[in-house]
Amino acid sequence: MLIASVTGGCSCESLSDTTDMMSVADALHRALAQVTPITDKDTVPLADALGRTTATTIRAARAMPYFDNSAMDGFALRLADLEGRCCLPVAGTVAAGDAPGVLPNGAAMRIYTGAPLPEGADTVVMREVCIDKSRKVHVSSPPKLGDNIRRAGSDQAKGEVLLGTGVRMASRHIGLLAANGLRQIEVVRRPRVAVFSTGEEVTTGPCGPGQIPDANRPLLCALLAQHGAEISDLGILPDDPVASTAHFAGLGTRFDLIVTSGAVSMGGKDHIREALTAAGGRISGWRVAIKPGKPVMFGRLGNAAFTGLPGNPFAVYVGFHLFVSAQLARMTGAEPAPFATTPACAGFDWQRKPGRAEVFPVRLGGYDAQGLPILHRLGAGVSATLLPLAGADGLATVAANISTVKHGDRLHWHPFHTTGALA
Ligand SMILES: Nc1nc2c(c(=O)[nH]1)N[C@H]1C(S)=C(S)[C@@H](COP(=O)(O)OP(=O)(O)OC[C@H]3O[C@@H](n4cnc5c(N)ncnc54)[C@H](O)[C@@H]3O)O[C@H]1N2
Ligand code: MOO
Repeated sequence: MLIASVTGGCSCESLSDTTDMMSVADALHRALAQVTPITDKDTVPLADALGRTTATTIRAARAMPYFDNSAMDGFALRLADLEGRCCLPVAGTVAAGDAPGVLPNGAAMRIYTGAPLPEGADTVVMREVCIDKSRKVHVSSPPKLGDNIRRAGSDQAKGEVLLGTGVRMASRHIGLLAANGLRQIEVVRRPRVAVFSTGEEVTTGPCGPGQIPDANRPLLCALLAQHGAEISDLGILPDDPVASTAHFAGLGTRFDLIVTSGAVSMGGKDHIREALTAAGGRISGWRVAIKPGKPVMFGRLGNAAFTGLPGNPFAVYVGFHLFVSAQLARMTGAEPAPFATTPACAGFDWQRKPGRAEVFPVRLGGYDAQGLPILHRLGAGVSATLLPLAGADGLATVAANISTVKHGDRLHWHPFHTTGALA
């Protein structure tokens, strides 16, 4: 049985408490609608460009390779000079870094990989098929014209597009541009993100009775750093709408995104909605048919998008990957990466309550006969713990309408080796 992906699955709900919830796909749409793309640009040295997003089309400053050069260690020669013979005198050696020389008529030159092809040479014979007799070379296997030569401009033409706009710079992009001699690029300004935790029970100091350490801000700051944000850690909001309203005042002009965790559910102290509204913000969406993370809230405050994640740490992690990372991508002009697109199959049986799509930690257990990854479900669906997640190889999803998962059922997963990887 194929289990539809978390964003693409059937959105019918079987429980009354899910009828006023958005589907995950609708929620993503709503989350992205809050975002204003950043138009400011920074010029950065290539060495500082990892994780930044290109703001312009980047073109080759020069044709690549820069000059005709040898792809192998061996001997450069004029193929016609080998006609009727297999031995040529060696007129010298040309190494990488040498200025291009000239090949004398009827001779070969010892050449090393990357060295400029001597003028007049049209073929390079690999060292392995030559007998190097110091002053002459014996070619034991006849080469073809043009063998082992990297021609100038054969890889990239001058002016050719190397990267488009909206590319999140990974190591391979940095290498590509460096090879072309580019030293700095224009990138989109980093998204400025304000982060708050909430709750009287949450503390960064020693825990008194009823208090717990703040897990969500360190978690969110780490996730935001991985996604290239400029982070302002603004501390812990008390369970007091008036105080939180005062904290929110003015943030809408300083930030592109405000992310809070906690105080978005139904409890008497869940005051984020009230505080945001009192600060002049508006809520455009609340409650998503997703487990964990149901009470997530989307809105705006001034020019900033506002995303209120639930307090449970695993709900924060999932909410970040489903919604916040997509918001950051949209802000910087990159295409939001779809979540959990890799096909896999279940290595477990599971009876679950339908109504909300579910995201859960999984461990890779091997591969089935078709090569599909077999996933084992970790944890017991508790959103207050990060322990199963910490030992997981990724997150898998089931759609809202699914009540039974059996061994071999198709799943979609989000392997961590590709999560935010700047490959
Ligand atoms: N009657 C209902 N109660 C709850 C519902 C509901 O629909 N009806 N939803 C539940 C779900 S699902 C979630 S998720 C939570 C989310 O509630 P809040 O977003 O209001 O979050 P809090 O109540 O403030 O906190 C929940 C939980 O997380 C702990 N927490 C909060 N912040 C942090 C932090 N920075 N670091 C570590 N842990 C944190 C907090 O102590 C609570 O245990 O609501 C359910 N309730
Ligand atoms: O959404 Mo909550 O995070 O299920 O506990």
